[in-house]
Parts: sequence; structure tokens; C-alpha cells
Amino acid sequence: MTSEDQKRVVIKIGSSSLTSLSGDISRRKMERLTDQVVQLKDQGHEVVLVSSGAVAAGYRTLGFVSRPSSLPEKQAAAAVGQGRLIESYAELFSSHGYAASQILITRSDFSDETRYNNVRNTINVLLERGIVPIVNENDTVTTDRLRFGDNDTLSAKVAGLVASDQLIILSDIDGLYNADPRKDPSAELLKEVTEITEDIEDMAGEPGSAVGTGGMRSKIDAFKISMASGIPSFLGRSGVHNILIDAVNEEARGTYFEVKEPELNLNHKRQWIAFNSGPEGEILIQDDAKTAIIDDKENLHPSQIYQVNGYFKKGSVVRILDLNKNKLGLGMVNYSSTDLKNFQRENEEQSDSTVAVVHSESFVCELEVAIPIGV
Ligand SMILES: Nc1ncnc2c1ncn2[C@@H]1O[C@H](COP(=O)(O)OP(=O)(O)O)[C@@H](O)[C@H]1O
Ligand SMILES: N[C@@H](CCC(=O)OP(=O)(O)O)C(=O)O
Repeated sequence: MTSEDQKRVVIKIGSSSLTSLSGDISRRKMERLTDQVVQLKDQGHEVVLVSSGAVAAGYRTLGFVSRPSSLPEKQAAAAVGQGRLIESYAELFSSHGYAASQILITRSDFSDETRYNNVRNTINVLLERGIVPIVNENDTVTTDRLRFGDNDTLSAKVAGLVASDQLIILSDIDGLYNADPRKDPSAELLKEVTEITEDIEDMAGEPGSAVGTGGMRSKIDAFKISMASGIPSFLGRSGVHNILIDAVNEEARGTYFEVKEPELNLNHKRQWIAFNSGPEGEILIQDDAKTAIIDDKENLHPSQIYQVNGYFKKGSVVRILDLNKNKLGLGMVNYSSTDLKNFQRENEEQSDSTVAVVHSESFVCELEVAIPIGV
């Protein structure tokens, strides 16, 4: 957005923020949240919602007394519930003069760079036209292997995709505590996090409610992605009065995840490589090439390759490993695996050619180590 006071904000609303104690969608809770989104839009902010709730909105119609646990049952529930969820959002927004739109995404949509960029273009047009994009995982078609699985990481990836100014994740808890508050009543709220260290990761426990999927762990994974993408983020409790308005103004109670080194932010291309690409093969590099590639950010040349594993095309993303198979990073290759294997056989006669532009992905390297592909 142009004005400093007007932000582009991605807001993730978890199932627990939309449901009553019985697990059913609560119209009152939806109304409270959409009212605040309307206020934000009236103030000139652009808002993208990433909303869970499809399974919660559908399972009772299928005759389940509680949220089902098997994948096909959840998918069937989502097939009924997603339509209802969007219908409710559409009604609530239209009563304030805004239109809602539905965007359903699978991981394979994001692992294809063209489709990934296409989603961005679509959302940008919707925002330009004043529509509220409402994103959810396309639950009905995903398989276990291809699922985001939780909307926390999806929301962080969407925030990066649309170059959001802020990511707000609402939950049933008012932020990140230094221990799971259900197990440790003396746990304290962290008001600011500037780096996701192992200690921070260890604080996360399992989901709190019967309807939640990801728990604090997936929220922390999400904040790793948003922080690496340069997006200040916030975690707070959805039931708090005016939480969204206050969070946008950075006045709400909760945990703020700050971006301290904006110069290290991943650009769009690197975000895609780091978090969405799905590497297709691996290149083991010689030990003496490590410093040049990782620290000095030089390109990878054929003479520095020890071994090429798997089959990949020119333009694929591959894992770069050391001789002990430790992950060093991800790189986009300029040659296919067949070409690279041929170069090696031909005694590296092409040693001047650049194999992979790893140098520009050196920060991705660190992230790859920290965040397994597919979080
Ligand atoms: N360190 C922690 N700080 C805060 N909450 C935690 C922590 N560890 C585990 N939790 C639990 O995570 C829950 C939120 O995750 P989840 O149930 O998946 O909600 P949502 O539906 O909003 O995604 C909280 O209710 C809390 O019980
Ligand atoms: N896509 C699923 C929700 C998955 C999910 O992340 O749920 P939650 O942990 O409540 O945010 C649905 O709409 O029911």
C-alpha cells in the first residue's frame, strides 16, 4: 500500500476463533471478527483473510457428533462446510457493502512457480477492487503428502506471497507463553520475539482445543516463515475486544514477532525456493567449496560438485549437501542432472559454467536447515 498508515494485512483465523464450545461455527464470533475487518477496510487497509472453519462448519451435517479425525471424513466435512463458511462471510461482509471471495489452495499450487505467481496476481486484483479474499486450504482434494495441514503456515506463505505489511494470527490464547499454559500455570506471556531460537521452539506444545489443528508448534513454524520474509507478525486472542484494530496499530496484548534485520529478508524468488519449491534432487559439493558457496556467496561450478543424485531439469530446485549429507541450502540449477553428470564424466571441461545460483540463496541455506521442507 502507498500510505504509511494504510497497511496490507493478512489475518489468520483459526477454527477455535470461529467455533462455540460445542465445536459448531458461532455466527456471533464471525460477526465480531468481520465487523473489525470492515473497520480496517473503512480505514483504508487491505485485508486478506486466511480462515479455517470448513470442517467445523460441515461435520454435523454428515452425522458426526464431534470433529472427525480421518482424512476422508474431514475432507467430506469440509466439502459441506467450506461453502457454508464462505456464504456466512459473504453475507456478513455484504451487509457492510463489501464483497467476499474464495481462494482455495493446495501445496502443489504453491510448489508450481507459475501457479504461485498466479495466485498473487489474482489476490492483487481482488484487493485493488476492494474485495476481501478469503483463503483456505483446498481440503477436499489434498492428500496427506500434499497438505499444508494447518492454516498457520499457509497464512505465513500467503503473507509472503502478497508482500503483506503484517501477519496477524488469531487463536484462543493471547500469545506465545514460555511454556504451554495448560501444563504450567506459571507460564508467562512473551511480548516480543525477535528471533525464533531452539528455546522458543521448545516452548510450543500441542493444540489446545478439540477443533485446533496445528497448535503452537505450527504457529512458530509460521512465524519463522513470516519473519524470514520480512513481515512483522502478531499472535493474539481472537475474543478480545477490538483485537484486530489494536493489533494493526501495534497496541494489542499479545506477542509481536519483529523483523530486526530487514536486509536479510528473502525476496519473492527466494521465498518461493525456500518455502514452496519442493526440491527434486541433490548435489553434494566438495568440502573446499563450502566457504565459497555459503560464506562468500559465489556460484557453484561443476568442478566443485562431488556427486549428483536424482533426476532434475534445468530450472529445478535441488538440495545442496556437504559430503556428510548435511543440508547447506537450496539452489536453482542452470543444468539438468543429465548434463551435470555428463560434465563430471567429461572431466569438468565446462568448469567455468555456473551450475547453480546458490550464492544468492545463502540465507535460504540457513532456513533450509531450520525449517524442513513442507512445514
Ligand atoms: N507455549 C505456548 N504458548 C501458548 N499456547 C500454547 C503453548 N503451547 C501450547 N499452546 C496451546 O496452543 C493452543 C493454540 O493452538 P490451536 O489449538 O491449534 O488453535 P487455533 O485453532 O487457533 O489454531 C493454545 O490454546 C494453547 O493451549
Ligand atoms: N482447512 C481446515 C483447517 C485447518 C487448520 O489449520 O485449522 P486451525 O488449526 O483451526 O487453524 C478447515 O477449514 O477446517
